[in-house]
Amino acid sequence: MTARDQTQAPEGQARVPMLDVRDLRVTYRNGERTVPAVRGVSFTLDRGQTLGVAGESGSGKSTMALSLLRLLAPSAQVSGEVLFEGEDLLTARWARLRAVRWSAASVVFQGAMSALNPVRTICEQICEPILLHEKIGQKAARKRAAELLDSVGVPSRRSGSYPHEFSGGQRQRIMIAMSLACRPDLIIADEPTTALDVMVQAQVLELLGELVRESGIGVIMISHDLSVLSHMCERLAVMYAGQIAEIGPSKQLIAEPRHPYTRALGRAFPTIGDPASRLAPAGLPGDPPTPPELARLSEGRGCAFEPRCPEAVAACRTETVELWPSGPQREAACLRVLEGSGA
Ligand SMILES: Nc1ncnc2c1ncn2[C@@H]1O[C@H](COP(=O)(O)OP(=O)(O)OP(=O)(O)O)[C@@H](O)[C@H]1O
Repeated sequence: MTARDQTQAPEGQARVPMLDVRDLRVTYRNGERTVPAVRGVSFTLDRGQTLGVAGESGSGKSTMALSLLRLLAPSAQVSGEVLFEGEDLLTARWARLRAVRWSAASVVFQGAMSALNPVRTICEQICEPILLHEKIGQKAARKRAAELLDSVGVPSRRSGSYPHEFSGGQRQRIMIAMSLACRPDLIIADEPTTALDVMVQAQVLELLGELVRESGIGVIMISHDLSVLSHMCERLAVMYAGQIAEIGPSKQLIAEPRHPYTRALGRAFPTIGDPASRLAPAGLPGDPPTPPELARLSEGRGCAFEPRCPEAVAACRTETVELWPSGPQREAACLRVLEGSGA
């Protein structure tokens, strides 16, 4: 699968993208149980670009994103390449990986309450990665923490308070401030606003959008909510059963979906904050594959979406499906795209 940035450097050599993910595969092994959660995902991302990752629950979004910085439990076996500025993070030494986390790439998790330490002040928590990764003193770190808090709309005079003293929206803003503490080049935001009510969700998203535009950070944002992603991200990857079903510019993907799964999602296209906006593809029979079905699929051929696909033909059961070009800067993993009828 490609989805590669073909931009050429002035000398005529291929430019190295900030992030180049190649054939990423993650399998959870718990005793006898095997779950191939991510099955060959490839994409690139540059500074200042925003990539939204959409998909139903269990499609492998979080597993894919967290594996980029090797943040998964040891039961997860990861293969492929995650080239960050040309260096493979999957094989990097732990010391190097620790240096990359926070300072070059950081994560905003869903549910800030569980991600923040309840017994430490927010100033201490924001200062921690700064002091760990940069050669600056306490005073300068505290000054930066205060600036960061102000920039996310949490008054810095409250920096001596503990997480429970803040509202859910404020805590999520504090998480965003923390993720920016070491001025990273990449932020991975995993459902950053899921737990928040509609108004606060819109505010936090607006804030995140502003920070991205101002700072030129690259962002991978995961959400169930297609409307949030299309609003926030210039490119969109739709995941199904651990693979990218379709990837391309958000507006085009939504206006003219090429993959039947994206079309089904589009029919259920919601508005921001609508509780019904959780991806529930309209008019599709059946359910996504279960872990045993995924394991069978990974060993054989055929399209994972075929059992639910209203446009499937016999070949969809037997042919290997991969991402094929489906338009300018677009790819879709559908045989019908090759025929032209999926387009
Ligand atoms: N620690 C784990 N051990 C075993 N299987 C896991 C583990 N974490 C996730 N899985 C399985 O991996 C698959 C992908 O899960 P993942 O959480 O990445 O999907 P997701 O698209 O992010 O879903 P959601 O939107 O619900 O968070 C699912 O089948 C899930 O049950």
